[in-house]
Amino acid sequence: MRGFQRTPQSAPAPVLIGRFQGLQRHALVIQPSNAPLKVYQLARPFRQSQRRVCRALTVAQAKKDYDYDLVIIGCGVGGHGAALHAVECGMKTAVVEGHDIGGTCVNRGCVPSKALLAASGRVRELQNAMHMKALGIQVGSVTYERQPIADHATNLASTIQGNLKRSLETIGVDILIGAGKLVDNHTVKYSLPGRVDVGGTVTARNIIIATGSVPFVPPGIPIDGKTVFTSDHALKLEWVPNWIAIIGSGYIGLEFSDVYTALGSEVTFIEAMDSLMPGFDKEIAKMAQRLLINPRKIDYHTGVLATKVTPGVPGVKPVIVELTDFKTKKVVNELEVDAVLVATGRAPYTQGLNLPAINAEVDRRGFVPVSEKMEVLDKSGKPVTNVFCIGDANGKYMLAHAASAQGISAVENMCGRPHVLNHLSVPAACFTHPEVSFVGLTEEAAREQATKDGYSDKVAVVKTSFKANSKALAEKEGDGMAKMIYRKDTGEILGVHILGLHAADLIHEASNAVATKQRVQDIKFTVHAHPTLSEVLDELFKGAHVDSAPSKVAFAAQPAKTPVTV
Ligand SMILES: Cc1cc2nc3c(=O)[nH]c(=O)nc-3n(C[C@H](O)[C@H](O)[C@H](O)COP(=O)(O)OP(=O)(O)OC[C@H]3O[C@@H](n4cnc5c(N)ncnc54)[C@H](O)[C@@H]3O)c2cc1C
Ligand SMILES: NC(=O)c1ccc[n+]([C@@H]2O[C@H](COP(=O)([O-])OP(=O)(O)OC[C@H]3O[C@@H](n4cnc5c(N)ncnc54)[C@H](O)[C@@H]3O)[C@@H](O)[C@H]2O)c1
Repeated sequence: MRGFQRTPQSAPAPVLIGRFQGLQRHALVIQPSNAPLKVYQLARPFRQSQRRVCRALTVAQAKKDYDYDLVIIGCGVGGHGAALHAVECGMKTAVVEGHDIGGTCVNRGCVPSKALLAASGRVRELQNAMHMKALGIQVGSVTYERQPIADHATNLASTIQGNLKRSLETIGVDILIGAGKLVDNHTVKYSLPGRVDVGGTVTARNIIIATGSVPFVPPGIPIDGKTVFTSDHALKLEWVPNWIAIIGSGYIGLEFSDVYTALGSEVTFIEAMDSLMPGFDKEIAKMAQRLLINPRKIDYHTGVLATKVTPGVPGVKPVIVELTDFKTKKVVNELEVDAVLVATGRAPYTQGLNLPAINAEVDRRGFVPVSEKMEVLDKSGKPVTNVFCIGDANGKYMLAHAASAQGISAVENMCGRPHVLNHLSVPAACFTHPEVSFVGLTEEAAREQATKDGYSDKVAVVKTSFKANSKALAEKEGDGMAKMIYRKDTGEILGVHILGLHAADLIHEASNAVATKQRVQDIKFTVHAHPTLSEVLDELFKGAHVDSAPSKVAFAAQPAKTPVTV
C-alpha cells in the first residue's frame, strides 16, 4: 500500500487513491462514509498523477473487517432489490431468509394474486356475452376448472421464486438459511428451530432489516383456514364459496371480490369506514363502486366492524359474523355466510429480531421506526449506525416496489451518497377489472395540504374519460376516468388517479414525471402514439391550464438537420 494518497472519509463519491503494483487496470478506491476499501477494475489505466472518481467493476475486497459489507435479514422483494443494488455497488452481500425466498409478494401476495386475477378476469370477459357480441364474437357457454386456476397461481409463484434465487446466486450473494436475530449493529445470528445443521453467526459492516409483514387479524376472529381465512389461504383457491363475506374493502378485499365474483361467488363487503375503498380518491372510489361493485353480485355494510366470527363447516354449517356499529359500538347485525375472508390490513413481522440489542424498539403499531434515509431509529429517535430497515416492516408504504426502492435507497445511503426516496412518486395499483391506479395525493389530501401551506387557490383538477380514447373504444372498454391534481401557478403534479383499462401500466408516465419533477407545462409538449391508451394521460396534460411558461427543456434544440437538397 506504499505511495497511496489518503482522501477524507467524507468525500462525496468513491475516490481513487492508488493502484496495485503490476495491475495496470486495478486500483484501490476509498469509498466515502462507512463503506469499505475496495479493489476496482478500472475502465481506463490509472495515472498516478490523477485522482479520479471511479466508475468501474468491483473485483475484490481489500479490507476484511467483517464477513460481509451487507447482511440483509429477510429476502422478500425488498431484501432482493437491496441485494441486487448492493452487489452493483461492489458490496459483498448475504441474505438471511427464514422461510421462503421472495417473501409475501412472490409466494403469498402480488404474484399468485395476479395469476388468479388473470384467469378469473378471462372467465368474466368471455362470459360477458354482451361485450363479446359488441365485438362481433359469439361464445358458447364458458366454464372453468378451479384446480387448474389454483395450479396456475402456485406454479407461477414457484417459478418466480426460483428465478429470484438464481438471480442472487448468479451474482454471488450468499443465501443463509435461518431466522436472523441481531446481536449488535454489526452481527447477525441465524438459526432454524429443530435444525442443528443450519445456522451460524455473521458479521457485516451494514445490516438491513427486511422482514416484511403478515396478515393482520382483528380480535374476535378465529382463523380456521377453511371457512374463515386470510389471503394466505385464499390464494390457494381450495374452494369457491357460494357466498363469501370480505372484511375490509382495501386492496386485498377489492382484488379478491374481482376474483370471486368472476368465478361465481356472491360477495358481501364489511367495511369499518363510512364508504367502500376509504383509502382511495373519493371520486375514483365512487366511480369504482359504479363499475366494480354495483353491477356485480356484491352487497356491502359500511360503518361496521366484524367483531365476532364463528367458523362453520363447508357445505354443512354457515359462518356467523357479528357486526358492530363503528361509532356507537352497538351490535347491529348478524350475517350467515359460507366463508369469510379477512382483509383488514397487514401487521409488521419483527418477531425474534432482538431490536433491544441495538437500543431500538418497535412503535405502537409494531413497525420499526426509520429516518427518511431508512436508518433504524433508536429509542431516543437517533439513527442507529449501520442498521437500516426497509419494506413492510417499517410501514412507510406497504407495496412490493416501494420495499425494493427503499432497499436501493438504503444501499445508496450506506455508500455515502445521501438518498431520500420520494414516497409521493411511488405508484400504486389495484388489479381489478378494470384496474385502479394512482400516484401522489388524493384530491382531498392535496386540498388539505394546500390549505395548510397557504396555496389552496392554486390547486386545480383536470379530468378525462376513457370514452374519449379511440383505443379504449376499439376494445369496447370505454368505462373509466383519469384525473390529475396540480398547481396551476407552478405546474407541479400533486396526484394522478386512473380507473380504466390497463390503469396499472398507464400510471408510470405520471409517477416518473413526479419523481423527476417534470412540470405539466413541459409534459404537455411530449408526443403520444395514436391510438394508444397513453393518450388518456396526454389528454390530462394538454387539458391542464398552468400560469407558468414552459421551461426551455420543452423547446430544446433539435439535433442538427441534414441539409435538404431541392
Ligand atoms: C394478497 C396480496 C397481494 C399483494 N399484491 C401486491 C401487488 O400487486 N403489488 C404490490 O406492490 N404489492 C402487493 N402486495 C404487498 C407486497 O406483497 C408487500 O408490500 C411486499 O411483499 C413487502 O416486501 P418486503 O420485502 O418488505 O416483505 P416480505 O415480502 O413480507 O418479505 C419478508 C421476508 O422476510 C422473511 N423473514 C421475516 N423475519 C425473518 C427473520 N427474522 N430472519 C430471516 N428472514 C425473515 C420472511 O420469511 C419473508 O420472506 C400484496 C400483498 C398481499 C398479501
Ligand atoms: N395491488 C396491490 O398493490 C396490493 C394488493 C393487495 C395488497 N396490497 C398491500 O397489502 C396491504 C394489505 O391489504 P389490505 O387490503 O388487507 O389492507 P388495506 O389497508 O388496503 O385495507 C383494509 C381495509 O379494511 C378495513 N378494516 C380494517 N379493520 C376492519 C374491521 N375490523 N372491520 C371492517 N373493516 C375493517 C379498513 O378500513 C380498510 O378499508 C396493503 O397495505 C396493500 O398495500 C397491495
